[in-house]
Amino acid sequence: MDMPRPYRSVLYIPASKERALDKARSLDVDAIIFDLEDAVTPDAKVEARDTLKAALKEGGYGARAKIIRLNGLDSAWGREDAEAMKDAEADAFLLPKVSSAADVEALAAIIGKDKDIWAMIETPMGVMKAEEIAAHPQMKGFVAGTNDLAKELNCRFRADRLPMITSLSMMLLAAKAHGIVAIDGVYNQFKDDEGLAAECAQGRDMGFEGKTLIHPAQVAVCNEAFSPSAEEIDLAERQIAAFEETEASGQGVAVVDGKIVENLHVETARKILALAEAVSAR
Ligand SMILES: CC(C)(COP(=O)(O)OP(=O)(O)OC[C@H]1O[C@@H](n2cnc3c(N)ncnc32)[C@H](O)[C@@H]1OP(=O)(O)O)[C@@H](O)C(=O)NCCC(=O)NCCSC(=O)C[C@H](O)C(=O)O
Ligand SMILES: [Mg+2]
Repeated sequence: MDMPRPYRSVLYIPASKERALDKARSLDVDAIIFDLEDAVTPDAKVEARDTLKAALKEGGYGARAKIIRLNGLDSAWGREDAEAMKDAEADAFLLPKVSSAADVEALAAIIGKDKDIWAMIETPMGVMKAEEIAAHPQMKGFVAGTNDLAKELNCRFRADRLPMITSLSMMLLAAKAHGIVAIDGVYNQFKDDEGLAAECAQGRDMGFEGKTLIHPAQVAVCNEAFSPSAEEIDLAERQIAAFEETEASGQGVAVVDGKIVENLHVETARKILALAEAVSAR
């Protein structure tokens, strides 16, 4: 099995803040979203492009995936952002408020057909069209925009996120159907570790690969939640061993800790071990 690229912790960094851009070089995050959109004020938007280009040229971000969030193409800055950043040292370009595959195609027409594109799913139409957006050949990842989603749905923030579970599930289904990455939305109370841990656990249990973050203080909690635990690794190893032994004796089903283990469980167990290996290789 190929070693997967971990996306446990995905930190937003305002592209206008040199100090934060520098700090990210030493943070234990799997990916960075260099943000030209909501984290940058209108009067700083144009200068932020140059600040970001200089930081990316200087490098030092190591194995962290580098994703640039542009402003929407229907905004005053989006098209120029895309033109200015298309040759920057980045792994992908993240388009906010995507509502159709045509939005993705419009970005591809500016930055080129060989670039990876990610989409913020954060509007009702984006959720409804998530499948066609995920199907675009350049689409590689979805990021939930839970703040915009709450605004658009006029729903309340609740600890159990019940009002937005349908939207998150629909985006997950589309992502999984097309084999692309899905990252959960941000947790706004960045000093509340307990609340963050609970929301990370919920996102992980739903099938998200990781969570977007807004502050360095959130990184450790998030990495722990999205890394396979020692118990999960131990169980995966025992499931694989038990299944291989059973298979050698001509049986198709093993039993571990009182639960059946079939071929499909072994595939999940191998994925857990591959992720654990990728995490420890970082
Ligand atoms: C939330 C903040 C405004 C807090 O900033 P600040 O008061 O400066 O925090 P600290 O003093 O505690 O910072 C300590 C040091 O850490 C650095 N720092 C802070 N934030 C980041 C960061 N995001 N990345 C890297 N480094 C960071 C500070 O520079 C300090 O460094 P040092 O001085 O060297 O010790 C701030 O955290 C912030 O601006 N966060 C990002 C906000 C953001 O990106 N918002 C947009 C994304 S959320 C969103 O839009 C989601 C989606 O679209 C949706 O709809 O849901
Ligand atoms: Mg948003």
